[in-house]
Amino acid sequence: MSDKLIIFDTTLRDGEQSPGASMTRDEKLRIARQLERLKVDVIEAGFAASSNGDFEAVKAIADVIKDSTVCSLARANDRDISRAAEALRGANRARIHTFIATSALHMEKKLRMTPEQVLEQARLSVRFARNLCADIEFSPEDGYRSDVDFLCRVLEAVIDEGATTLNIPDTVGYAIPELYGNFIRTLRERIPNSDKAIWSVHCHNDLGMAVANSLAGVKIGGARQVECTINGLGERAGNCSLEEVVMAVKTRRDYFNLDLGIDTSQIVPASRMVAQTTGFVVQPNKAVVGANAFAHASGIHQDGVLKARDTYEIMRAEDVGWSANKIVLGKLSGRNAFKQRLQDLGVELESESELNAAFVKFKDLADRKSEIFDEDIIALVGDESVSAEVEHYRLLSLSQHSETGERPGARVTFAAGQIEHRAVAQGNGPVDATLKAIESKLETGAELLLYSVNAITSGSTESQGEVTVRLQHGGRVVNGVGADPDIVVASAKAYLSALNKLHSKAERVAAQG
Ligand SMILES: CC(=O)SCCNC(=O)CCNC(=O)[C@H](O)C(C)(C)COP(=O)(O)OP(=O)(O)OC[C@H]1O[C@@H](n2cnc3c(N)ncnc32)[C@H](O)[C@@H]1OP(=O)(O)O
Ligand SMILES: CC(C)C(=O)C(=O)O
Repeated sequence: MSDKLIIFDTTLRDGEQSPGASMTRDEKLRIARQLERLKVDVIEAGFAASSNGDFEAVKAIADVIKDSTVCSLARANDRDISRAAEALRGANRARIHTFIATSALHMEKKLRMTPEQVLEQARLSVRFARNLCADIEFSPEDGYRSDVDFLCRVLEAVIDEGATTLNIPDTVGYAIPELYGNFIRTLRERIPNSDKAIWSVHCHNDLGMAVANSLAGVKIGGARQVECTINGLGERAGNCSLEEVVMAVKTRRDYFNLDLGIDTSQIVPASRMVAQTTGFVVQPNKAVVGANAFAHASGIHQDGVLKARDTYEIMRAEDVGWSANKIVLGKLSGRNAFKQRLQDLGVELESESELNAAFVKFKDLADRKSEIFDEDIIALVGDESVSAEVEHYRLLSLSQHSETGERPGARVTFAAGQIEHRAVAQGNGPVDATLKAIESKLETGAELLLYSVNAITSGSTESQGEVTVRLQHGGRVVNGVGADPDIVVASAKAYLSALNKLHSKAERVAAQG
């Protein structure tokens, strides 16, 4: 017999506690609608008492979300709890989540309260909240580092006051899976009225174990709610990631034997929305939602996946919202993947020896070019030279001017194939002016998703600057990298390198007239 695992999403509350991830009311509302499409059971919409803006965000979400329960966090005091109740008034299903720290460290140093005072405040707050809302979650903050006897007294008391969910946070990500699982089990076994509440886990990722700890809390401890965030966003190193925990439980149903209400095909759209809204880009090798999570670049894997995809895939890309898995052709690819791509492109070669000859040319090109486009392959089998096209856009010279009180300007000369462009523009800064100058000639309309600068040598001011830009155009996202001691020059190189990747054969032909 299986039972249900409740997915409590806290992207809009703990996720927003990531430095730099603050969201407006409308952004939160948009994400909440996506979380509802994802069918999460509970959406923690914010901390209503923290600001008027967050109060309005929680209220707006409570007013429109119908299927998921909408929750607000509140400290264990009447003011915070009343504010949460007020914001949640319009909700179809509302939950107040109140918390107070129970570890000796937090009680003494932060709250400056005795354990008996904390126990009393927890009890009174849950009683107060329960009079305003039927669904009450209580969290002993820093619960995992709390004295177990004291924690049992607090939890028993709040259950008696009507708490319906008990959430045991590993607030600072200190737990180890087996120990955390046993900790939850001990609490459940020792508290006489423990079965009156649903047990929940809330793990932080300071040691990279948030997902593992949460799953141990479920498997060993018997928790039936997991608190998590899209892309693992959250305070410091983040929270347990929703996509990982959900796909672990779904993929290993043989082990967990739990039902989920989640529509997993909405995972990738949710991940993209959160990344775009917060500007926290998902690393390519991130499980489930990273760009490479279902991409195969090496010949032996590609061959296996083409013969039977489960040789190297434990989940289907389509099941989490990708359109398909990917075979990325490059220098590590083999003959079978190359042959399959030719077939997909409708290219028919007459003989095995023709295929072999094309494959040799392909490998040679792949050694010189990191990404091989379909147009490159078509050119290659058509015996066209593609090597000259590898660097279609090239920076020839650059000068820029910036002076206090004046609008910076840049003069850029660059080649697009055989054509030399001279472009001049002004911008908010010298980099902005440079990129605007290039765009003034090319008018690609590519959207700049990311711009970052790193020092790649000693870290002193004499270092080489390495600039990365990420562009999006026509459904493709590409990175360009450029290095130079002058970061404006590095920026121009990075931008042109990204444009080279976006540049398709059709555009090349058009540009060459
Ligand atoms: C582990 C977690 O993630 S907990 C959630 C963390 N999230 C946030 O803090 C985001 C929202 N927070 C805020 O906007 C503000 O901190 C507010 C509005 C809640 C409080 O602001 P302020 O009144 O200015 O207090 P400030 O933040 O400086 O200090 C926190 C106060 O709350 C007390 N406090 C902390 N936790 C609790 C609690 N669970 N229950 C009751 N009181 C608490 C602290 O002891 C401190 O009290 P003091 O002012 O008497 O020393
Ligand atoms: C408020 C609680 C659940 C929390 O976020 C934590 O302890 O990390």
